[in-house]
Amino acid sequence: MDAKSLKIKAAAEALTYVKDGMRLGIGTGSTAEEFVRLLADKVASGMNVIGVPTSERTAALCRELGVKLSTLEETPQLDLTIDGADEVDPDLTLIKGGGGALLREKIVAAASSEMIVIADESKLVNMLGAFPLPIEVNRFGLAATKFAIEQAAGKLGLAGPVTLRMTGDEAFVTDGGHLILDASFGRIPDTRALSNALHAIPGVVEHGLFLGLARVAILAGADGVRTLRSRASV
Ligand SMILES: O=C(CO)[C@H](O)[C@H](O)COP(=O)(O)O
Repeated sequence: MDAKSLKIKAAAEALTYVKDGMRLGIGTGSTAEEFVRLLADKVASGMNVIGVPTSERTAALCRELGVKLSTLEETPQLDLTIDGADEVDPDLTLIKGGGGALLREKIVAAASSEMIVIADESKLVNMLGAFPLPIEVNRFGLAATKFAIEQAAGKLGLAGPVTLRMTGDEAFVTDGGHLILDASFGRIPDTRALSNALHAIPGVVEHGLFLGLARVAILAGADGVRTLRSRASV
């Protein structure tokens, strides 16, 4: 089965968790976009939901397909967020931000009672870190922030290239106007320690490690769709 079909299968399973009247956080990326398309079909046939998008890209797709949008200002508490991921470990700790939307994605997920991750099963790993960790940083002091990240990682026994994300010849700029450093540290045995260390650096706006946010992961593979639940899930 091709990758797009797997994404659609995971998205379709996630849609079964969506109930009429829900306030939804809507993720970013190719898998989240498949979810938006299926959600829009439900909306067209009468389902009433309101969505808070995690990026301008997702907002544009929702508008195009007729999914009603809100903001966290108007709707500060959400029932459910559905989003993709770059890596998922068995505890449902995630690496996100491959699409550059990690800050809004984390804010939206944290404002939701539940977060469901949707992905093809290639995203499931025993230990996070093969996918470079996206770190959103302020433009001011970029070199100093990069140095501080490398130093903090080194203290945890982590090393590897930390590179500025580019779009062609220009630095990639997030919806919030920040930059992204992609940190290729390799395997990250202690995600909590790295998260704390990164949060202690003033120029770091947010990082792509999502700890304790996802309760359910829906993973589609050639043999079908698997649902993993975190120990904290009900
Ligand atoms: O974190 C993300 C965007 O910031 C995406 O959820 C992640 O990159 C997965 O994307 P895709 O579904 O296209 O593989």
